[in-house]
Amino acid sequence: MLEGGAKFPGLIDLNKHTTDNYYDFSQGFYHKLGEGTNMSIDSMQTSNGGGSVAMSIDNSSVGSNDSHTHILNHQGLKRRSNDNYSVQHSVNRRGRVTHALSDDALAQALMDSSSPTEGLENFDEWTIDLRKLSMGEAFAQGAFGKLYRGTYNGEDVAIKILERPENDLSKAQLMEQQFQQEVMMLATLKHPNIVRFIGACRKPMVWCIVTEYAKGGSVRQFLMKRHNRTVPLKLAVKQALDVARGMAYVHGLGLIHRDLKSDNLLIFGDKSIKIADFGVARIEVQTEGMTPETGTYRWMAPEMIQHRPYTQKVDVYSFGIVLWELITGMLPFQNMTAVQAAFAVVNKNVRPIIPNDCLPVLREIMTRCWDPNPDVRPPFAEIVGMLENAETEILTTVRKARFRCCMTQPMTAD
Ligand SMILES: Nc1ncnc2c1ncn2[C@@H]1O[C@H](COP(=O)(O)OP(=O)(O)OP(=O)(O)O)[C@@H](O)[C@H]1O
Repeated sequence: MLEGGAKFPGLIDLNKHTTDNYYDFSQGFYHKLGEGTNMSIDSMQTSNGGGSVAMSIDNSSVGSNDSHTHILNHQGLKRRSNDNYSVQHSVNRRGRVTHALSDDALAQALMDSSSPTEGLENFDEWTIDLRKLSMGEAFAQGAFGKLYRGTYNGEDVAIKILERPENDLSKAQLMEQQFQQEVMMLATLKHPNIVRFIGACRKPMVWCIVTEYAKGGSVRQFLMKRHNRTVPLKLAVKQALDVARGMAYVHGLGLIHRDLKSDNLLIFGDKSIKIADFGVARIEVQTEGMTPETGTYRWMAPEMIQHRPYTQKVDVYSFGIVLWELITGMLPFQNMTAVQAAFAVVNKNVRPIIPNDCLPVLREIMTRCWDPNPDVRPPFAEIVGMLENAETEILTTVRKARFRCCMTQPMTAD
């Protein structure tokens, strides 16, 4: 998902509200079915060793829920009217890539059986059979593509459609690279905490990537729905462990995610978390500087913001911020725009405030993860161990508390 606020430095502020339009294309004309709502985020305090930083209001726009679903399958257009999507339509249109085609035109370009389906270079076995795909409604807008819900072979899936820009060769190359990157990564990564790849395909106008569908949406959506209420600690630590295990696997393969954030962490039916969005992931290259569009500032390591060389440790930094989000339930640097947050992180060494009652082991993980010196940040294998200790400590404390409770309130025989 796209982050509110401009990318730092010197990029245009695209932070404006838009509405999400859902069209009933089975009627042969556009009919607006839903409209986005805007959500304002109030200010909070951040720390800089006791000092405070400038505050401003950051706005996020979230989509509205709509019970209408439209299914478009390969044979033609069909309407399915009584479905309820469990995930809100969260379409933040502050994109770097503007989409010329509307939601339905994009979907139609993909499902058009008269245009040829091109094979996937080196990954032909992953080419999806469009006859088995049913398209549902668009439910999210990423930086590089629009997300639709649908089914493949009867299984619920998320379909990311990327539009091939017609008259902009450099943009087309960037998106082609993004597409190939994501397919290559997803086809390689197999882990219980990494979103499962189902397949991909290319058409003359569009590319698509199909993955298993996460019913619970993203961690960010989940936290927003809870209105900043904290997540039960046991669950927060369990979910953090899921992320850390997935990332230990990614790093074990010598890869960097580069865009680890709560928008890219998906919640499944059993509350487990899987990491998604490998569009900007890379094989680790020590000397590389980041491109300004990569990642999102609230979660971004200082060396990446500053375009300095970076390593896998940028993901560890981002994980520290995600852990803080899970523990507090809040958006990091909520009182600042993304650019202000980037400035504060780099120039004032500002980090989110850790609650006073935080378990020492969790405090230690966060502070080490977001240390300005990447070498101080622990590897994910170590983070997994520390979180496992935290999990045990929480379970023991709960058991002790329950025991104490039973002793002070002994059961009475009526
Ligand atoms: N498999 C899925 N199931 C449910 N929701 C998903 C799934 N994949 C992605 N999403 C939702 O769609 C949003 C955008 O997806 P994704 O991050 O893949 O797009 P993107 O174009 O790469 O965006 P960005 O680079 O801004 O993160 C995610 O933040 C998440 O909320």
